[in-house]
Amino acid sequence: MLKPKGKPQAPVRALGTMSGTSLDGVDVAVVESDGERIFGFGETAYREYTNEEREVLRRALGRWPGEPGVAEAAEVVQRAHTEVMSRFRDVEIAGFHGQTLAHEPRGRGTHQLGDGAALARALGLPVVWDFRSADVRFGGEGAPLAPFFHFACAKWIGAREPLCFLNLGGVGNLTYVDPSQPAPESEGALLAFDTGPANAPINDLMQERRGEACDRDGALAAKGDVVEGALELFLDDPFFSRMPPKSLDRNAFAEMVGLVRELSDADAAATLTGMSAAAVLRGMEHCPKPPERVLVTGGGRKNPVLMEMMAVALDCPVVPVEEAGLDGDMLEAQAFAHLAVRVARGMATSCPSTTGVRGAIGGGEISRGVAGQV
Ligand SMILES: Nc1ncnc2c1ncn2[C@@H]1O[C@H](COP(=O)(O)OP(=O)(O)OP(=O)(O)O)[C@@H](O)[C@H]1O
Ligand SMILES: CC(=O)N[C@H]1[C@@H]2OC[C@@H](O2)[C@@H](O)[C@@H]1O[C@H](C)C(=O)O
Repeated sequence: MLKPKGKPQAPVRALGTMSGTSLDGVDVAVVESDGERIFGFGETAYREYTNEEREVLRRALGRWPGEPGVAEAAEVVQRAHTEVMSRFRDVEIAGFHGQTLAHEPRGRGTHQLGDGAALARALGLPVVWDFRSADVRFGGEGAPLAPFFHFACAKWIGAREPLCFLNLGGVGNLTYVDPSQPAPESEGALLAFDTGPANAPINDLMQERRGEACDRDGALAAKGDVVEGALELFLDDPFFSRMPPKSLDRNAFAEMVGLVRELSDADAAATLTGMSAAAVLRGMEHCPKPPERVLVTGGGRKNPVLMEMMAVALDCPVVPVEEAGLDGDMLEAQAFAHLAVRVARGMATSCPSTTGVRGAIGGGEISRGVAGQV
């Protein structure tokens, strides 16, 4: 049951999960949170999908409930999450993001695979899930949702000046945070949106040309040159002139690889990397004030070519979140732990400046595996 607003509530140990767009595996992390503040970070775990499982998920991408292949993919998601989450002890609640298969906030909605009620029964824990649907129903983009956690992270690291969190996964998303504001839903506290494709097109190219999962350490891009003509064509896409908040489906820019089809492998890799960097730089133009630094999370922070392309164009440091003492591999899983506590306590998880939703709302459904209060 929710407790009356305004009274400080004790922090709880919450478990959060993320199965991201790159389909590599499930990240799980513990956060001690009272929904407003972070009190500490706990254990983490990673459960990689097997090649067979990944193929099942890949075949279901872009599909909606009841469509072919979705039930099989749901079994994979459920099994992998139950397996890795059951390793954790002494947690009071879990935030289960699931696997996004399709995302059309202005069309058919948003589809995250995973049954939170079944997971709650299997784990004997209250599970918060389906975080995005309510936001979409209320006029929002349904993404990004990590910004309310980024606000808490900014306070946790003691930031005093505006800063940005940049997640470079399959898709990129940026959160501008003004830590001088009292709460994430306060006017001017946050601005968030997806920047554009990040690693997904680079991975697709590497798969197609070299049979490799990614351009490890940007090694191939480092040998090539960015082809300006292709870059300009890419930036002409109407997505980049849309005002934030805005969000993207993983495959929204799948045709990008076509823009580099005629190029050598190295030039194609360099150009797609340049496009991901340019998308971020375009997005940064929306920041209300210049950020004091950009803290980068997600796999893209491990690509030195991508990091350098952004750093040379910006007037502030662009560094992995580790420089601020955070964990760039687990930040999204941690976000859904913190958000789960917010949902359980009746607090908002998105607001007009993060998703374009009509008013600050708390998304997410709670399934109680056992009776209990959080
Ligand atoms: N050493 C590296 N060099 C280059 N790229 C890397 C490296 N390590 C990871 N990556 C890239 O990061 C990707 C994984 O990033 P991440 O785990 O943040 O994605 P995700 O969480 O699945 O995506 P999203 O945040 O969009 O849901 C890989 O697919 C790869 O493209
Ligand atoms: C619909 C969906 O699952 N979107 C993801 C995806 O991955 C990155 C980007 O696109 C972001 O918008 C979001 O995830 C992060 C965790 C978020 O909601 O903040």
